[in-house]
Amino acid sequence: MSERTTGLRDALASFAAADGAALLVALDFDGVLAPLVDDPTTSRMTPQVRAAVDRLAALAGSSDAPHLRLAFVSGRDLDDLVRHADPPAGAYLVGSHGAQTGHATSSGIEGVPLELTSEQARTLDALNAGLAAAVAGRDGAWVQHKPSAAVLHTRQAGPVDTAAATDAALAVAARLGLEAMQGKDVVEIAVLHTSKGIAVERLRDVVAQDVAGPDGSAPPSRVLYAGDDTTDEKAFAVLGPDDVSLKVGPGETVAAYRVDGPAEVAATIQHLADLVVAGG
Ligand SMILES: O=P(O)(O)OC[C@H]1O[C@H](O[C@H]2O[C@H](CO)[C@@H](O)[C@H](O)[C@H]2O)[C@H](O)[C@@H](O)[C@@H]1O
Repeated sequence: MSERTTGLRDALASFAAADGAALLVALDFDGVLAPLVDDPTTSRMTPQVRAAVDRLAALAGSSDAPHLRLAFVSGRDLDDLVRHADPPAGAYLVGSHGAQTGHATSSGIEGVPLELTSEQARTLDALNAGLAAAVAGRDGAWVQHKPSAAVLHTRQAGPVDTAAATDAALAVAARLGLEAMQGKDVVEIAVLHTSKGIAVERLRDVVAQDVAGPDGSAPPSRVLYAGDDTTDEKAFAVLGPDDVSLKVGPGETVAAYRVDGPAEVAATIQHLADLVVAGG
């Protein structure tokens, strides 16, 4: 970590203090653990990130860090996230920006089934049809399908096709009365109301209950959240003064700290693991 991240070091030291608080480290996937690429099916954590994440996961819940838990919070749907992140046992999982939840265990993934009402299913069909029309004839623009959403991807499209497909996608969302989330070269439209902020608030409660004492009383909690995209701003916004919000890469943010990319995320996680082992 560089001189520039001195404030972050202090924040990590306070975060890791061994004072009995529940500690949640919640990490976004694309752009944070895995560098951005043109084809989302080829995304992988870098070897440095993989090593750092696996080290933190091994510490979580161990005698060195009984109150620490790890979570992946992604816009990817749960199956897609599991395929690409290969989450270590013990990790909490959030997919589809909060619409899906799960838990990685030593015997596999326990996912909470996502069920749409028949009206939501009909809306999803209409959304898929509308986005198919939005990309028709637009070079490099394509649609990704999720259980409760559809995503327009324009990373490989030129500026004219990007603008036309984006306008068309936003018009589809407006016609169907759905909210559109604009991320990095994507427009995501979901038939359920969800956000990473809601997901992180839920996870905070789950983790506090998970590390509750024998009398069942949940301890205070602290959350470290790292994200790179506009959709992560909703998660940063629900964090408080004892939490750590970490923006990865350029762009406006409400996060308190910033690092450049996955290599610095790996260094941050390794530093946090050192602090946890040292007892805060
Ligand atoms: O919340 P995340 O884990 O960051 O997921 C957000 C979206 O990530 C993926 O798209 C982004 O990464 C792609 C691969 O690097 C890139 O091609 C695309 O331009 C990025 O927006 C994923 O495909 C989406 O479904 C996620 O919602």
